[in-house]
Amino acid sequence: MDAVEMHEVGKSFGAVRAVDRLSLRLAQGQTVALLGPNGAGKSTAISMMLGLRTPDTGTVRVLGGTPDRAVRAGRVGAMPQTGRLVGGVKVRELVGFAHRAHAAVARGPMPSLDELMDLARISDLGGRRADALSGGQAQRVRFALAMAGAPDLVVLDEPTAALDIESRHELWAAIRACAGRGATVLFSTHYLEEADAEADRIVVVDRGRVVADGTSEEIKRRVPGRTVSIDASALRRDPADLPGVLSSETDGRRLRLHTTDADATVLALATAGAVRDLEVTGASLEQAFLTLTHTDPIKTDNTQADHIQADHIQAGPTQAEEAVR
Ligand SMILES: Nc1ncnc2c1ncn2[C@@H]1O[C@H](COP(=O)(O)OP(=O)(O)OP(=O)(O)O)[C@@H](O)[C@H]1O
Repeated sequence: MDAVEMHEVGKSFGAVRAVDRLSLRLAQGQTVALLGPNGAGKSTAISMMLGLRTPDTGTVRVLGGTPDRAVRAGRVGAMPQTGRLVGGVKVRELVGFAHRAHAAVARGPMPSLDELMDLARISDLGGRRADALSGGQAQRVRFALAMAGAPDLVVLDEPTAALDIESRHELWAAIRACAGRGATVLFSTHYLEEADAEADRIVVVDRGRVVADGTSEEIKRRVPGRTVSIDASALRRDPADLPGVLSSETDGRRLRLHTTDADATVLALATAGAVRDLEVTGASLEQAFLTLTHTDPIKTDNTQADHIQADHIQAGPTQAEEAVR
């Protein structure tokens, strides 16, 4: 049984086709990154996975049943991008409340409260006020709330947005630990390097459809061409005249040539005596992303932002957060 199975799902808002015959299967235990430009339909797809919206067409199954059933059974944990933690309670009280609420209806083994706090790396925050935490600490508490019912599927909307590097690492350690227990993790991110490093699989969505789906390496291979770079001072002729070269850019002392035929380009460079500090690389995930979502990477200079734009998935409060309210 798949964790998520979306088949030919469509959803429109008036004239806007937000999700367009989108099919997607997430096997249990996978960690999957969902990438896509603004308005690609990620939030809408996720909201249907969480049972917050109903598709116009197609079917969505989560853990073998309807999304609603899976969510009500506490088998889905969601961490929305926004939402503050409730005030006036200590972290351990808040997470303990969520943990008890889930334990009361749990059908399978649950981690103890201590284990949950440990998993989310918040054991040292138990006595702190939940509404007076740093961004990274608050995210880990929210992650603990999403994990309180030991869900089989965890949906994280930009879990590390606006966190500093250390907090990101801490949160990823917690997410990895939860994936290590067998949960399926779906996360959206605007940090492509995060998708590259953390996901078993990357799904790129554009205009409501899946445009690429595979490992990071597979997605990079979808983009033809190579980048040949050399020491910029080595070449004394116009790079545009070299065979295969589509475009070039200079970044400090490096000259980067985007080519459809790396062999011919390198050969011509060698003939011109310009092979100095040579490097040949394939597409980066960023180039692949930009190509797959119809932004020409060749025209993208190297100052292009490291990340794509943010999702704004409003998955709503987790059951635990709602219960605490
Ligand atoms: N409630 C709504 N009413 C009208 N249009 C909507 C609504 N929700 C989404 N849309 C539209 O549907 C399309 C897909 O939006 P969605 O939020 O799913 O994309 P996204 O990939 O999550 O984008 P972003 O990264 O900007 O959050 C967009 O054109 C958006 O404007």
